[in-house]
Parts: sequence; structure tokens; C-alpha cells
Amino acid sequence: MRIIGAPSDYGANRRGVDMGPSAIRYADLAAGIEVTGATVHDAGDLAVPRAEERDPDREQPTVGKAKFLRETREVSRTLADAVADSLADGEFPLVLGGDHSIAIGSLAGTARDAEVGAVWFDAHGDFNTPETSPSGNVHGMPVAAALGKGSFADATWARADGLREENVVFVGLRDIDEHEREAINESDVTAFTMSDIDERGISTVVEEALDVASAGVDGVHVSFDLDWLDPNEAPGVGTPVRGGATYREAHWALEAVANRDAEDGILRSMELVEVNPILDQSNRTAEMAAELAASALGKRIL
Ligand SMILES: NC(=[NH2+])NCCC[C@H](N)C(=O)O
Ligand SMILES: [Mn+2]
Ligand SMILES: [Mn+2]
Repeated sequence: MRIIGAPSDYGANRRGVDMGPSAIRYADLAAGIEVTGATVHDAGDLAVPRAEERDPDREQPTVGKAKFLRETREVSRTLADAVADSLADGEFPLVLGGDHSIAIGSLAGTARDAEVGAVWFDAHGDFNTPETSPSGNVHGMPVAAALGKGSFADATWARADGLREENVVFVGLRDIDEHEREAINESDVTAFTMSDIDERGISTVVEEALDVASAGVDGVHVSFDLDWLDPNEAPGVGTPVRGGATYREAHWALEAVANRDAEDGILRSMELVEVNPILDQSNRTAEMAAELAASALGKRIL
């Protein structure tokens, strides 16, 4: 497997998430994964436009309300190539963000030559378009971008060609914007909220999510936003929302991903995003991310 760092914070309104990859590495990511017997190859961080050289004028949206869309395009293209290269070389891509806008690149890369589904663990739907976004932050838009919604229809760099809408599944939603809600309800994606987890339990919801995401496709991308977890577990995120998944629910969910992969080999790529070391407490959110990656890749208690 190949670790690919994508230290971009152009999609979020809080600086610091660009330090996520190094914080997750520092939390013994590679050693945790090697316990499973996997060989870990760390490809380092991708070059992204330097934040210190940001031109304030370029923060002004060029399309709708989307900020830093040019920088996001550059990061997305670079990351899509890196993910596609990793798959072509037979190495599983594990992408470290960065804010969630980097998922545009991960999805474009993993869905370049294959039909794929996606399981999206997140408090947020990330289904805004430059037209519907209340904030203009592209980390609230990657799913819509990958599916070519709204003005993303003209952005070929953002589209994930083989990503099938009916195989996109959200798990654990609890903070959705007004127009985003309409768009999700009108689309063919499947959305499980935190209320669904309360009612039916994490195991039923995640098994069903994996069924839907993997039906009829070549593989599944797992996109894991650390703000899916409750802020008590993962305080180091830019957009925390109360009422998130517990520590055990999160491990269980990713162990279920690993179990399913052991059965049918569906796991194609994964990313861990939104770890912001500046907002964290003694790196515990990055440690959580590293632990969860190991669970997703097969680490077991016994
Ligand atoms: N990946 C994330 N943390 N996304 C947060 C999105 C928040 C809000 N829905 C927005 O569009 O701005
Ligand atoms: Mn997100
Ligand atoms: Mn989120």
C-alpha cells in the first residue's frame, strides 16, 4: 500500500489542516498498518500551491461562491494522477488530507479507469455546489463536484468518470445545509444519518452501506472525515458537530470495511481528511486517524 500526503487547506476556512499528513504520520500510521502484514510505502507529500504565497484576490470566487477553485483544480489534478499511478502500480492508495476538497482528486483518480462506489463517513454531506454553498468552502462540495452537479458540470477536472451516483453512500450525517438537503433528497445517493445509526445500530447501517456502495462496481473508495466522530473523540477538526460516532462505533465501522474487503476485495482506495493539528489536543485526532486506518486495513484486537 502507498501513503500519499495531500497537504492542502484551500477548501476550508481554517488554516492548519495542511499539517494533517505529518500529524497522522507522527501518530505511527505506518507501524500500525504494518501489524497487518502489509508493506507500507510512503510516497511523501504532493506539492501543493504554498499557502504563504496565497494571493488574497484569488480567494474571491471565480464561479458561484467557490473559493480558491484554481488552487483546488491544481491539487485535484496532481492527486488524481498520484492515485491512478498507485493503482496502476498495484499499490493500494491511502491518501492523507488536507481538507475534504482533496476528495475531488482522490475520486477522479480512483474512478479514472473503473466503475466505483464511495462510502462517505462524515457529519456533513459535502454535496453543495458553488451555487448552493453558504460558505464558499470547497470542502463542502467534493461529492457534488465528483458527480458533476451544478456548475461543476463544466469542470472536467473535477469529475470522477466512473463514480456511480447510485453507489454513493453517506454514513452518519448530522449537519446539512438547506439547499444541500434538497439536492441529496433529489439525487440517487443513499444517505444514513446519525438518527439511522441510533435507531438501527452501527453494524446494520455500515453493512447496508457497503452493500449499496459495492453493488455492480469494480471497487469502493472510503472517504473518512474525522468530524464524523464526536468532537469529544476528535477535537482537532475545523467544523466539529456534536452528536457524532463514538470511538467504538468508528472502529467497528472500519473493521467491517476490512472484513468485507477480506471476503470480496472491494476496497480500492481510502482517504483520511480534516485532521487539523492546530485545533487538536496533543495530537489525539491524528492518533485516532492512524488507528482507524489500521482497522480499515485489517488490524484486529485478537
Ligand atoms: N468536509 C467538511 N468538513 N465540510 C464541511 C462543510 C460545511 C458546510 N456544509 C459548507 O458547505 O460549508
Ligand atoms: Mn467532509
Ligand atoms: Mn465533515
